Amino acid sequence: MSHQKILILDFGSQVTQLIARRVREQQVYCELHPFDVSDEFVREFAPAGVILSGGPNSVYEALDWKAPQAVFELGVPVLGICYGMQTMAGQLGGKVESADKREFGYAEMRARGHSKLFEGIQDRTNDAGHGLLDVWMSHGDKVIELPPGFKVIGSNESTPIAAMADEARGFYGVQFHPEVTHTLQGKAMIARFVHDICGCGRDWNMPDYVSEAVERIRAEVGDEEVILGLSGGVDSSVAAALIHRAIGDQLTCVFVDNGLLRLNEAEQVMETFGRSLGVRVIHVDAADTFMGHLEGVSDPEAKRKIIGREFVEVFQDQAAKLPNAKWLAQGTIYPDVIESAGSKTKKAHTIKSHHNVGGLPETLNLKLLEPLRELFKDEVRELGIALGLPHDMVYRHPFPGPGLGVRILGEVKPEYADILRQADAIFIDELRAADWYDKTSQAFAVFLPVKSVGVMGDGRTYDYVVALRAVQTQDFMTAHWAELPHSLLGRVSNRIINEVRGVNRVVYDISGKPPATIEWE
Ligand SMILES: Nc1ncnc2c1ncn2[C@@H]1O[C@H](COP(=O)(O)OP(=O)(O)OP(=O)(O)O)[C@@H](O)[C@H]1O
Ligand SMILES: O=c1[nH]c(=O)c2[nH+]cn([C@@H]3O[C@H](COP(=O)(O)O)[C@@H](O)[C@H]3O)c2[nH]1
Ligand SMILES: NC(=O)CC[C@H](N)C(=O)O
Ligand SMILES: [Mg+2]
Repeated sequence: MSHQKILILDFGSQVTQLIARRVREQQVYCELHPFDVSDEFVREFAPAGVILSGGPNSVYEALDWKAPQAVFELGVPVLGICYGMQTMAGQLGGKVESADKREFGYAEMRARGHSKLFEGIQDRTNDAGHGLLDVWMSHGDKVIELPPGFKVIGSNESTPIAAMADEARGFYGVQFHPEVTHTLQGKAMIARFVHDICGCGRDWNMPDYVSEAVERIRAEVGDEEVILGLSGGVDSSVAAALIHRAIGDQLTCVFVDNGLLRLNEAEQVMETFGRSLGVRVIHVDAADTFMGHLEGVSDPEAKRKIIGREFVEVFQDQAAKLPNAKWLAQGTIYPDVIESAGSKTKKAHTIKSHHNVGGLPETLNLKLLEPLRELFKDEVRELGIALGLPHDMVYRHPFPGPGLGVRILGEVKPEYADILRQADAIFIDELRAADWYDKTSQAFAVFLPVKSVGVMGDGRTYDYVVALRAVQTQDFMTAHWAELPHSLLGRVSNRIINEVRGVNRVVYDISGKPPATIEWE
């Protein structure tokens, strides 16, 4: 089945991904690509409409940061946002200048004339009955001359051309950002653009997606075998359930116990997949190997690299044992694809090397099967539910591949892992009991190899410290520490100190990201 699609071209805005989220929320399929794709690419994509994102540049400086000319020649609607509006104006014969008054944050805009984009959409009206909109701006440049054929459809004092339209061609430009929630009517405007202006129906939904994806996997894989690293995390679990639906026993999952899993994790994964869902799962106990290689290593990056390498070893061994294994399946999701797209707009520093099965050696000789690469995390969760996975599995917090290996600071020892497993289980247990699990995005305990003095039962203790971490975040790029009730923290601390031998002190991490990261290593 082919969907009507919106093409989003990225000029490097911090919030481009949100445009894609907003479009998908309208049950319209879209893809995000760097702005410098070729005219040919744009024509072949055959979009029902195009959205040009914002970006840090100025059109009068970065002269080659333009939308492919084909965008304006396809005969489909185009929405330019911020920089996208500015380049649209520049490319179609208008004029952009640096503004004397920059606008960052909240602004009020008055809708002017009649436009399809804003008709009936407003937060309130002024005395003259004009629609007023609360919008979010972030710009230093502005359009000062309209291109031929355009009219002004939104203004405010500092930006007389805050929105423009050539309705005959379906071209719209907005200086504000409709994709952020601070623009209260942003969602309504995106809906208006994709449904009413571009004419897209609501044809992107998970139940339909399941049957499409199943067909695609069958066609791709044929009668060959697939192996998949199953972590019990959301992405690999949903990928496993989907591929199993498509090809049944041609799928073999490999679950690796690296000695750095949470309490009872291995049993849970084997129970859910092996017994309830009937998926073939090989349980590889590689704890000794992983622990052996980690012995004496305390540098966080070195630990991550060892763990990543050992995973690959295990997958390689297992693939070699299957007669017809030609595919390695992975739970790669859309944000992973976007973040590694190598668009010329991305120049990020490596803060930590996220373990990732992606860096597989040539010798493995398996083709990659990545059925979730078009989906965002919340869509992956919806898909999991549509496939009948248990709610608890689909809505669990993410758990990093290196597992407890990056939550035991410094050298990893089996006895530290045992302490941490127990402390972590108590924390999660209490969090669930207090109804806070679903209100946090990620929560866990961290083992600090530091001893402090305590007193228990009139005796002196000299034991380790456990730190608790709980964060709230949308995208895991920035995060707030969760303001858990003191009574809950008190209960967790009491239970850990009483029940876990070797711990006499519990602390709570109150650092945001940035400047801290979510994991401690
Ligand atoms: N213990 C494990 N056994 C087998 N494969 C694993 C294990 N841990 C991680 N992996 C592999 O590494 C991949 C990346 O892990 P990652 O944590 O990003 O995703 P996930 O575990 O599927 O989902 P989530 O982000 O919800 O934790 C997994 O999809 C899985 O293929
Ligand atoms: O699969 C993974 N492999 C890794 O190596 C890894 N390191 C961090 N994380 C997870 O990424 C999110 C952001 O973490 P940080 O703020 O610590 O960078 C958080 O959700 C972390 O748990 C990882 N996930
Ligand atoms: N957020 C944006 O797209 C900014 C566009 C342009 N760099 C400006 O400052 O006006
Ligand atoms: Mg995981």
